[in-house]
Amino acid sequence: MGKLIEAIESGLSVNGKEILQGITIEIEQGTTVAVTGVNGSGKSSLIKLLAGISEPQTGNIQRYFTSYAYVPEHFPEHLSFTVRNYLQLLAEMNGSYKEKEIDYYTSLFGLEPFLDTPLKKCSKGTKQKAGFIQALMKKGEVLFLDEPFTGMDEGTVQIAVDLLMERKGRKTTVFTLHETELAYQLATHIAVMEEGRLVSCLPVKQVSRMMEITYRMSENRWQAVPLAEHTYRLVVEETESDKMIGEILRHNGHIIEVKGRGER
Ligand SMILES: Nc1ncnc2c1ncn2[C@@H]1O[C@H](COP(=O)(O)OP(=O)(O)OP(=O)(O)O)[C@@H](O)[C@H]1O
Repeated sequence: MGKLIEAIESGLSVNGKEILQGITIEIEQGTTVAVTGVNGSGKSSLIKLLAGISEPQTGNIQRYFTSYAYVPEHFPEHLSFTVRNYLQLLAEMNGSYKEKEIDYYTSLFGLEPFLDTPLKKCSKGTKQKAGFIQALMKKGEVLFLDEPFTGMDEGTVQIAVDLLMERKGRKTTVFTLHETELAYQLATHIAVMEEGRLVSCLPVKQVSRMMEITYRMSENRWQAVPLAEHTYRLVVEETESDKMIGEILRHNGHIIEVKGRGER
């Protein structure tokens, strides 16, 4: 297994606003990274940075892959192509046109009734399925998915989950997801974004042993993540958490919350 992406202290600003700060991450071939975090924490921006859709203004990033597929959170509006033409065109562009493969995926996702419907007239879920299928058919070295299950009904989510489970541990995938439980099922690594910073990116097994300590203190002694004025968060191994809490109290800090990393 080799490194496919390496970002060092990468930062990105748009119109003078810092969107990503100090992003340092390594993504190994064959890993599945779930990027989690609250709305606006920078998950989509991180995916675009990793894919090369945007470039950092500070720090640097090396991408060692030659091809990728990307599914945005929102499928482009106003596309006049029919579902069939869209899938055929993209498959042809990738040099991997296989009618049977299109048939297989459209049947799996129940898209047959909509094959001749222009995308702009399709529901959000139908468009999402078409985006998902074209990305799978592309067979890029890395698959980037931004909230892949947006707009999908329960049955469709299960089909998409099964397809992603087949890739797990074999084909490199990076996706954003709100549902923490699903992220833990699908991913080998969990990345956590907070206010444009990557707080951690750890193997799932390790994350379940990590504790988050949120506390108030007059100064930031341990390079904790600042949440608000005098309010910080530290992520430590479960075995270290009592010792850390002791340190915080010794420095006149106040504990606000202590919880397991996987708890939401
Ligand atoms: N092109 C842009 N211009 C200005 N601000 C932007 C742009 N793209 C992102 N932002 C801002 O950067 C921050 C992070 O946005 P981003 O979409 O990456 O977050 P997110 O975690 O994916 O959010 P969500 O869960 O709502 O999809 C937000 O405050 C957003 O408003």
